[in-house]
Amino acid sequence: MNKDVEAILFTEEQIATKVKELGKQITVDYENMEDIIMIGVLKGANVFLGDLIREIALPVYVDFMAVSSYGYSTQSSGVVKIMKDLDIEIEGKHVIIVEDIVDTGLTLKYLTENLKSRKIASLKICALLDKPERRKCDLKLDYIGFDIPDRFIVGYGIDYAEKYRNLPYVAILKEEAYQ
Ligand SMILES: O=P(O)(O)OC[C@H]1O[C@H](OP(=O)(O)OP(=O)(O)O)[C@H](O)[C@@H]1O
Ligand code: HPA
Ligand SMILES: [Mg+2]
Repeated sequence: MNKDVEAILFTEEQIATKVKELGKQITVDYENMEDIIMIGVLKGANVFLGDLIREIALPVYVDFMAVSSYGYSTQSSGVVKIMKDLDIEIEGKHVIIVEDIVDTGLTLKYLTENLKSRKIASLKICALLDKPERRKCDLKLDYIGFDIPDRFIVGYGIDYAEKYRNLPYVAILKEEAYQ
């Protein structure tokens, strides 16, 4: 285990099982639809998206957006800015936003409002981790992997100050690692 990790919340195996379930559910729900696009929110969702799309037995487009609100802090700045927009045209497409973690919800609130204004056919959100205690806005999540406690999380794509993204598990970071 990494020396800065307090506890492992979800192992590689538990995550893989959950990602398979989510992929199956999305496959069933979108079976008769065309023009599905999965949008990963960089950088954190990169690992989850990579695993999830291979569990979806339908043709899907894949694209990424980069927005950053945390930077080198454990607190959301509350200001969300688009650093990279989509490459693929999404008008008329069924959009699934893929997020690693929903905390205050401010990132997704901003993104959903932004994408809804682009004449898309539908919009759903798929998040691996949900920290409901911290929510600062009203947000409907359509697919959720796991609920997590109000602790700072790292691993499986999720960082603190750009570190720990390559841990294969989801873990609670020791407070001394960021204090
Ligand atoms: O619900 P919220 O409070 O808005 O927090 C969730 C967002 O914060 C993290 O991104 P971050 O800004 O750290 O960028 P990163 O994915 O590049 O690490 C995470 O990956 C989510 O996108
Ligand atoms: O718990 C977290 N860990 C890392 N990044 C985050 N962004 C929002 N919440 C978190
Ligand atoms: Mg981050």
